Amino acid sequence: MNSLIHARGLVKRFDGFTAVDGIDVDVRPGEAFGFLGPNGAGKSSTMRMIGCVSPPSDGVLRILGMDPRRDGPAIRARLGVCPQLDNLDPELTVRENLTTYARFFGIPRKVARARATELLDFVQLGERAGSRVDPLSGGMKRRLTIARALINEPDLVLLDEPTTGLDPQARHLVWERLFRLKQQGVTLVLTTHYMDEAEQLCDRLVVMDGGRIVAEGSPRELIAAHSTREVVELRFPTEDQGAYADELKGIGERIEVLPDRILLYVADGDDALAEVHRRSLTPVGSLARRSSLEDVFLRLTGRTLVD
Ligand SMILES: Nc1ncnc2c1ncn2[C@@H]1O[C@H](COP(=O)(O)OP(=O)(O)OP(=O)(O)O)[C@@H](O)[C@H]1O
Repeated sequence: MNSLIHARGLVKRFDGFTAVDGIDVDVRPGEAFGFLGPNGAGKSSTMRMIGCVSPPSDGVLRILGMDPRRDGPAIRARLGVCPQLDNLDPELTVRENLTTYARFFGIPRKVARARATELLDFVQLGERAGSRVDPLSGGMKRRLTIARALINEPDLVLLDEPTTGLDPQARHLVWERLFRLKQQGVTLVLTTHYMDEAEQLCDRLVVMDGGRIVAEGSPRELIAAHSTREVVELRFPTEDQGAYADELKGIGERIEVLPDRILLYVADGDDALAEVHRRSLTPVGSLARRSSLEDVFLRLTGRTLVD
């Protein structure tokens, strides 16, 4: 078995409620693997089991070839964990947040100091090394949490919603650093409910909904398997978009009626738009775009990711 994470029939229950409902996962060395799904899908519960902070209720789980029920400390020593909420120490400086954390791993002080300098440069916080954490922006705190997760030179880095709550510029900076880590061969496992994040970062991902995996593959494979090449979005000047669905029949392979727009799944967006106009339909808004993971999610669950 060459997987860094190997799960079969993995289950997490809370007082009779099943948050993770029998999932199978294999994460290979060097890949960036994602859990994509809306709030409540079971992503964090899965990550917490992988991070050895929450024991599985049932099923098989091996992390780095070890059993989290038995080998938690040995596994945690080789993991880097970036939790959903930054839990940095506001009393300490940026640098001290790294060097203090290094003590949990028994890293000698001198080594920890050198690594902290290197990591702060890596996340572009070198100039803030001596400042307190409080005045840092959300994006800086996130980058510091990522640096902290790397202090023990982990084999596997777990990132729970690495860019939730950040503005677009801060998100791109985090993505860029994670991309760099990926290039260095670090195995990344992340959760996200942003389809663009999954598309940008993940080599492979599973789509989760209601505690189950509903699809698995690379972003490209998922789109090829579950959507058309292009999508036309139309917005009509009415409360009920569905009133137009009949008149659009036959354009493309599939129609989805959402509360605020209609989606036509088509091979060629321009051709489809031309046909819409030929039928004398006059949407107030229209655009043709490539299919995305959002479309895959909608197809598989009947809901949008950000419902
Ligand atoms: N400690 C707990 N006790 C009871 N129920 C829980 C607990 N942790 C999670 N749950 C429930 O399990 C389900 C899955 O939650 P989880 O946090 O794993 O989802 P998620 O996909 O990570 O969503 P989010 O993006 O909101 O974190 C939710 O319905 C949640 O309310």
